[in-house]
Amino acid sequence: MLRRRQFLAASAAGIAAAPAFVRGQNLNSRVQIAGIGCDGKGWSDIKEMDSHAATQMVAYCDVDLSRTEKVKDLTPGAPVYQDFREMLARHGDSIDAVTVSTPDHMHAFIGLDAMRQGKHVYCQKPLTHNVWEARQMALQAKQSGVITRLGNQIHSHTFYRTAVAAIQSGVIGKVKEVHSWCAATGHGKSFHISRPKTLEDVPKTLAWNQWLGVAPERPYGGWKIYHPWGWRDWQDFGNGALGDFGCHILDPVFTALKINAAPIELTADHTGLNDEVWPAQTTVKYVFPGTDWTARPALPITWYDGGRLPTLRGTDFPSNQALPKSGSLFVGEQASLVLPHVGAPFVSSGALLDEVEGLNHYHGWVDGIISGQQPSDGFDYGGPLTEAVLLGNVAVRYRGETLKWNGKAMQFTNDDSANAWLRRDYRDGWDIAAV
Ligand SMILES: NC(=O)C1=CN([C@@H]2O[C@H](COP(=O)(O)OP(=O)(O)OC[C@H]3O[C@@H](n4cnc5c(N)ncnc54)[C@H](OP(=O)(O)O)[C@@H]3O)[C@@H](O)[C@H]2O)C=CC1
Ligand SMILES: O=C1CO[C@H](CO)[C@@H](O)[C@@H]1O
Repeated sequence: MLRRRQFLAASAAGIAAAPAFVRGQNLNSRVQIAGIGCDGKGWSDIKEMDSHAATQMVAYCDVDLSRTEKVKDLTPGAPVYQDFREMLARHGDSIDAVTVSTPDHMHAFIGLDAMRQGKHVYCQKPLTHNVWEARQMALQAKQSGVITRLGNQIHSHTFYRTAVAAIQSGVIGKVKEVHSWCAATGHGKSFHISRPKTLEDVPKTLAWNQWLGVAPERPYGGWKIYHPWGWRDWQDFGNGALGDFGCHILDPVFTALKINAAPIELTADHTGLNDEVWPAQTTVKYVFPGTDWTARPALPITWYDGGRLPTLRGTDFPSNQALPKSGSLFVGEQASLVLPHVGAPFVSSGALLDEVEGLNHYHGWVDGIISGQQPSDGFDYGGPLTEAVLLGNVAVRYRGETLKWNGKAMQFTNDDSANAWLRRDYRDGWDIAAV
């Protein structure tokens, strides 16, 4: 007799062949989900998945047990672990899918392990902490035949969907260049640029070794220095403002222009980098191969953060046009479009845009698991998007130098030393095997 886990794994393997409604009728129960990372964004991911009529949250994992009270209330009696490996080993048979909402440095370690065990994965953005890991996640998703989705929920928001449809309808003509920016600074979350000198005791509820995971050992710094929240600033755990917002803000650029190739080259400028945190302000000039939606064979996309903004030169917006704090400017052959980060898009010509309805991003993943249809931003999309974002932070280490990139070979071709930054050294016992 097939056990439940084998049944769903077999279903996943047969996804392409099986008509959606037959699989749907044959599902013997609701989609059973485990939440990994239970507070912060994890809590919102878990609540959203729980609110789907065809799901059941069955287990939880968080390295800090003091942050699991909400999930205990949500699903009384569900087992709660501090190590996701133990959770999957003990309850794997009843877990179909997982949400991964931990700090970025652990996304690949957890996501790859879950996919290797046949679990569908919803993973927070950026998909991973380095370029090599993003490539592995996309390869593993394909090999495992599981349904995946990047946690960039604004992808499904009415504003982003409206802008994508408008650009693809030709309202601004073919696109000549794109500028994307974000107000957040590269190291403004922890209030530190070097490791704290005074050390606090690790709270009793926190498994610090598990929190560090793949990253090199260092002492627990104190509340919000690394965990929770502050980790974004630190090179060992996060990727600064570009890593934090790139997958949100560049997502409609990739979707609207159907960018499915890696950048050809990139050049970064910034306000200064030490060995610990990301620069306060960064600009990265990318060049991508053109697509059917671009005016020329190459498309420049420039990223700005920490309060840096593009100019409106070359657009027909008035020079005093206010720009949102974060967003994108698409410069087209006929007009330009500004898409604020979570705001209504507007066009320099004043054309009114047809509103496209928003969708529930989280439920879209669950629906994909049930129907066998991969949602629009699975790891085949989120992997390359994350690679492009994180390449920007490799370029940051070579300020002013134009790095040439061969995406297929996953290699910089004009400066071999830059290739060392594509992946990290993993801590003993926390290695990630290549797919
Ligand atoms: N899509 C969106 O709009 C948003 C996305 N995010 C993304 O969500 C992720 C989490 O960010 P955020 O919630 O702010 O981070 P936090 O540091 O606030 O919370 C992360 C949670 O994961 C737990 N955790 C850490 N490591 C592990 C592990 N190895 N296994 C299980 N649980 C673990 C943390 O426990 P502990 O208390 O010990 O840290 C905490 O409960 C990031 O990738 C971030 O980029 C964040 C905000 C919004
Ligand atoms: O959208 C978001 C809101 O801000 C958070 C903190 O910078 C981000 O991590 C997140 O992705």
